[in-house]
Amino acid sequence: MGSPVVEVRNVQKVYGKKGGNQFKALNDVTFSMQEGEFVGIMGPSGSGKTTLLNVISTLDQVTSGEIKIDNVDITDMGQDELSDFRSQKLGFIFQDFNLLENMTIAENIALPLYLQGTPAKNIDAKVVTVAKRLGIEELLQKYPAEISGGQKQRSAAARALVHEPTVILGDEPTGALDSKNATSLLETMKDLNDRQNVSIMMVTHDAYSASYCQRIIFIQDGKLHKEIHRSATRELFYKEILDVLAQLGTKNA
Ligand SMILES: Nc1ncnc2c1ncn2[C@@H]1O[C@H](COP(=O)(O)OP(=O)(O)OP(=O)(O)O)[C@@H](O)[C@H]1O
Repeated sequence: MGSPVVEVRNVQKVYGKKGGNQFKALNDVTFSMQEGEFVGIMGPSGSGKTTLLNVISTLDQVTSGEIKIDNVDITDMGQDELSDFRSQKLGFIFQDFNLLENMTIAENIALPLYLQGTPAKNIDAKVVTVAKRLGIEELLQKYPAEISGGQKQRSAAARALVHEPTVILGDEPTGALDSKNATSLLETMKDLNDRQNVSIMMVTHDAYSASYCQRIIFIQDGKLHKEIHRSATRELFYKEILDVLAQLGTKNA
């Protein structure tokens, strides 16, 4: 196992203003993710999963505590520095694909490269390489409205990967997909993780999606509840995940 790529220390997140209606969504959360890991974050609705992903992804700020990505503390960076950091180090896959409708798939995939300042002459080759890896090279000149949900999700995955980020963060990446497309995306993510050592952190409600991870961190009421590691087959891990979800009293399994 490599060095830690994400380190979360004593993180608290309180929504609302002092003296007003406050809500502690994360309460003293500490864990780390090693380079090359595929980690799932699970827990009941409202337990703080998206909040956790948002503070790690620099989209929201912690109230206290520290988060390091690739050994850099992101909790005391200014907005400009953060957006540079985000565009260099992070790739995002969300449930609603966030593809821009008036751009072709190729242009959508190229966005992180433009944000990073990649020279224009290098962009096409990078886009084609990642599109081939995800089996969407035939779609590059189409617009999002012209392709299926699964193809959109693979295009979004290509955009998350094209700039070779340190970490890919996913919030319910399979949430909008049917089971065939969900499996295809999960296989793709697992393959990237296995073969290219891409570190992935994914929030999911779904035990089947989570069973592709190596480790699941369960949170409840903003606190770490438990973590489990995959030791044998995916099928056995799936059953273990269902058991923990049953203990947590969720009905999502
Ligand atoms: N902007 C906000 N202001 C106030 N409270 C918030 C805000 N965003 C989230 N919360 C509260 O913080 C808690 C954690 O929310 P979060 O979205 O992280 O949960 P989650 O585990 O991702 O839930 P779900 O599985 O339903 O998406 C919830 O109780 C939610 O109501």
